[in-house]
Amino acid sequence: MAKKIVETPLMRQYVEMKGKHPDAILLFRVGDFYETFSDDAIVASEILGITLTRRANGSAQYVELAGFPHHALDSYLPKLVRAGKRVAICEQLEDPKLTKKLVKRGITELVTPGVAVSDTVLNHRENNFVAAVHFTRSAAIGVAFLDISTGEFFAAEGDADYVDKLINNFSPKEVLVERGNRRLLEEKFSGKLLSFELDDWIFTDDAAGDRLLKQFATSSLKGFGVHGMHASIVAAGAILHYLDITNHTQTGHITKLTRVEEGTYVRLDKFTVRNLELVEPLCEDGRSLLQILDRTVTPMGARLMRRWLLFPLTDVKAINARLDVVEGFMRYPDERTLLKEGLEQAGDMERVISKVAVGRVSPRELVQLRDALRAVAPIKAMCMQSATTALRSIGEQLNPCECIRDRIAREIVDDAPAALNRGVVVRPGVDAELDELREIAYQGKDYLMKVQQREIEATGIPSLKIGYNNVFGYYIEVTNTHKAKVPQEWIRKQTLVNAERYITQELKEYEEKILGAQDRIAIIETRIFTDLVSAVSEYIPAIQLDAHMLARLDVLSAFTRVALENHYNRPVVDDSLVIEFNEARHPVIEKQLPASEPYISNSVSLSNDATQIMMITGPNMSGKSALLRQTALNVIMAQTGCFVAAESARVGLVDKVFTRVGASDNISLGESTFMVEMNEAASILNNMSERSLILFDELGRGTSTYDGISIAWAIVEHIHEHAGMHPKTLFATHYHELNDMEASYPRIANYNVSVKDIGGKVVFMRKLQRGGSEHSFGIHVARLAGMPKSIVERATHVLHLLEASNRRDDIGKEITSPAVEGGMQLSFFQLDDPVLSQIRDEILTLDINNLTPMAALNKLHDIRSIITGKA
Ligand SMILES: Nc1ncnc2c1ncn2[C@@H]1O[C@H](COP(=O)(O)OP(=O)(O)OP(=O)(O)O)[C@@H](O)[C@H]1O
Repeated sequence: MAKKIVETPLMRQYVEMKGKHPDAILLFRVGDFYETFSDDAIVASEILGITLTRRANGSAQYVELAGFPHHALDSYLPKLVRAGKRVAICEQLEDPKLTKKLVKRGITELVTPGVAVSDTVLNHRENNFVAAVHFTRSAAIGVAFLDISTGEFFAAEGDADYVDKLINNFSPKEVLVERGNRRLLEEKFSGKLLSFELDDWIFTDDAAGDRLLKQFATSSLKGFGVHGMHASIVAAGAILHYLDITNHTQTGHITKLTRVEEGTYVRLDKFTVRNLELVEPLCEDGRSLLQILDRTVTPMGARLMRRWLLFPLTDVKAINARLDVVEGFMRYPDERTLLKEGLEQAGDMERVISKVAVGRVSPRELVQLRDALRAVAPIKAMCMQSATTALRSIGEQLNPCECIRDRIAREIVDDAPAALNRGVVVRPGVDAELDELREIAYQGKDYLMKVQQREIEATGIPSLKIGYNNVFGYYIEVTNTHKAKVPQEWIRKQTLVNAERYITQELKEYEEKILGAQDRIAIIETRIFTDLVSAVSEYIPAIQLDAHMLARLDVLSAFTRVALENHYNRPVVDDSLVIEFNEARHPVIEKQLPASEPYISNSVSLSNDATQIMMITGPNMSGKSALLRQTALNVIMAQTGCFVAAESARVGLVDKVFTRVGASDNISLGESTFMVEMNEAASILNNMSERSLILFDELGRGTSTYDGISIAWAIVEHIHEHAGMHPKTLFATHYHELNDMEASYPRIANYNVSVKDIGGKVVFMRKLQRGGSEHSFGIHVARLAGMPKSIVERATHVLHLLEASNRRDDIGKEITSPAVEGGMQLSFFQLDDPVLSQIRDEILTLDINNLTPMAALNKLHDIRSIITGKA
């Protein structure tokens, strides 16, 4: 049971290191292993699947231990970080061979889920953000996001709803909050957030402001558009403090803070992002819109496309600038080819330049940067010649940085290794001393061969060999057969089973010269490389801008590729209040259907003044949801700057897309479907505006029919009538009663997605047509689906009874605006049927607590008699 760590000098050192980061799992380097102890060992062994052992610690005490070989760090570290753990790496700071005392150790890196720069931890097609949230006394909440692997840094402030939306879109891997606020964070924001608390002094105006000014070396934050936004400045400052705490001190690539302004982007709440499967599919075998559109060739392009889809624009000019570029690329296939080749060569320039800043760039990556910069010049030239203004503007911002590009090319070999001192890095001709030393080191092999040949001849030992080991350097090995022929002056160093090893004076002298040369070579290569890296650092802002421009071009050319392949067309995007899609398709479903079953296109026309609300009825599986989603997806695509899956389209700017689509998957979180549905609907009604697009799919499904109809009716009425906003709405429903609304509300129009009975088989026509649909299509479909005849007949009978007793057809006439008046039936047990009320009475008078099983069976028998008596 004991957890006290053993008191040896090594373990005392461990305890000291662990004390520096008690929240992190400490990987403690001991020789060739990283060891974890105590609770860390228990956690690590579980996550990594490595053996947990126990080391005795005095009488009746032990400490848990789990470790892995040091070379396995690259595969084990990401597993710990992805499991949400913070990991401190404690290295040996001196060579154990050179000291007799306890080896000096220190923490060289703290990797946390939100602050990672290592390729093994990062997903290269997604950003890796750390966030900070600052709660204030007012309603304003500050939030900031930083991806240290790219240098992108954002800040915003707003109400809890807005911040929740941003957190959902940026999906930070870690969220920082002031000590004591973790609970508040969990209460305000849903979803699983991995949080970490920081000291309260960090979350103050002064501390944060100073830290930001220091980072950007400016005297004010005015230039970043966050001046006066205290809450977001505090959040951004907290992130920079966190970098200090986690030993990330080289941050020259974090050069600006970008404000995320509400209103600049379409508001997509998290239900919408999830339900429309914008970036993640809802189920494993599904596909997201991002997966369909993402034909980018660089990781930075892939990351940007994801962000663009989550933040569609609300500025007509900016949207059209993107669409212009796509249209331009459509017309000029040569431009596209040149661009694709250039982008492939550019690779992940954004993360490479960040590595330069944090001091982790490898020689091989510098060569990659050289190639990326080589790609910039022809792309720039192409953009500058373009007829598209937006493309010329990108061209103007591209900078091939010839000077540093050529210097890398001059100094570093083409096939540079992945680490310094693991092979030749610097080209010949760069440093005279280096060239000379290499001469000595490389000629060594020839020299040794000559010595070996000479000694074979001198001694007459044909099998004599010269070898090298770390313990006593160069030696001559002689098999036991020839032992007698060994000259006297050779010094015996080692006896093997079949041979002896000797050293000679000549070999010793030679060895010193060679090893000296190799050490010097390593020193000179390191110096030249380090100088070069610091020269490249001067170009960080320029190269970051290049990376960003190339990422834009990558996304826009990917949009072009999908548009050509999938026959998308350019939408007209304007300031009107109209949404029109002519022969539109669902961009994801159409890719999933077999070739024999083409997607049926449909046209949709909505406007605030004419058809504001489309009331769409049709049986299950007829394609109502698909129609709703495709409309929203095409609007989002249009405002992202992508062509749309339609013959033609007009999109009057949309500021918010709301969806209440399908049964929610929140049931697993313990909330009832109906509660979730009502929460989502309430949020829509509270936030809609005249430019909103609202999708309601089977609203009210989670409650009884009459509840459902009443609520749906009242909500549609509210959307139609409220405050003259007239937000455009698609309302898919099974309740044909709602078709009655068309007669009383001028901007509601009935549509249906029809099915046909062809030779006794249900055929889904998938075509949207004007008008409401048949009452009993559910039963109709049940019959076509092969349901037993008796059940279909019974269902028809029950339906007639219900209709007769409740005159559901008259609902429209009975209800007077506003809202539902009394008199609507609420549940099965309130129906007037005398049989049902008798059953109800039987059940309600039961004393369940004192009911024996036998009595219960008897009661059941009685109830059955009531029913059969009636039948
Ligand atoms: N226009 C279309 N062309 C071809 N196939 C379609 C079309 N619309 C829908 N589908 C196919 O029909 C399936 C069901 O469509 P959808 O989920 O939209 O029906 P629904 O009417 O909303 O049904 P439910 O009421 O059960 O939710 C889709 O998964 C898709 O495969």
